[in-house]
Amino acid sequence: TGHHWGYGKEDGPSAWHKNYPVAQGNRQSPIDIIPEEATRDRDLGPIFLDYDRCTSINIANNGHSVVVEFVDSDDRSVIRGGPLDNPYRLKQFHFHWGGKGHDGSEHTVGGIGYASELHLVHWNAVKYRSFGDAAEAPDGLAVLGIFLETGDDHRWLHMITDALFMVKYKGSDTDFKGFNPKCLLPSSLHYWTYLGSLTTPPLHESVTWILLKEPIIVSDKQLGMFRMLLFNGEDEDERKRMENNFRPPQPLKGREVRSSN
Ligand SMILES: NS(=O)(=O)c1c2ccccc2cc2ccccc12
Ligand SMILES: [Zn+2]
Repeated sequence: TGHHWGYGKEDGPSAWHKNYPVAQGNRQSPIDIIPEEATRDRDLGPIFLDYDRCTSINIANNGHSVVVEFVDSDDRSVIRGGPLDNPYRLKQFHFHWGGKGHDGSEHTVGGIGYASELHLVHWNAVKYRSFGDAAEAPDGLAVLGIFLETGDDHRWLHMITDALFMVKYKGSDTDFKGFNPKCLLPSSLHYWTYLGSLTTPPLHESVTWILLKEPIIVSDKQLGMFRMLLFNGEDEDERKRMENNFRPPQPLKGREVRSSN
């Protein structure tokens, strides 16, 4: 069902347009952020992350990334403010990363990539009845992007890396309760924002991107744990390490990138 896609030579980002023509659309993500070209917008206020009552459910390997899902049946955990007209409900977060010694972020800053990128996916439940409906609407989704840079161990990331052995194979998942992603935020919530898309098929142009300027620091060892995951299922005979699961930057096509104050 649906079209098979991946990050390999045959099924990777350069081939996605064949089954998903929007891949060549006018608001595709990720992009290269050029800080000196971003517009400082005085009307752009701070973002607020009301995650204190968030309820994580499970952690899963969906064959493209490792995803932590949340209860999104009410407004218990939302992102609001900044460029957003409504609160958007936290639905899941996931990561993108490179191979050993290679960068794996999706967005780049001044042409420079980071080791990894964390995406917190939210949807506009004020205007849309379901996540699926929101995912197809131009103002349906808001993804908070956080860059990961290598250095010292991150004191809380081990909560996630300790669980990765349980979701080694595509299609596996395990309980993951009581995790609050607030522990993965940097000290500053200064951000860039622009209108873009999902960075994976179906590449819907429904995302307001909010990228934090300050990266979080994780160790090479912690990042290496993500590479124990596999793209394939337990029943498949080949074993492809899950790494380099990122789409490269796409054309800006005249879009404005705004900067918080
Ligand atoms: N990289 S991504 O944030 O575009 C993304 C999603 C974005 C919005 C809605 C659902 C998404 C699901 C994803 C699943 C795996 C990887 C990226 C995903
Ligand atoms: Zn993502």
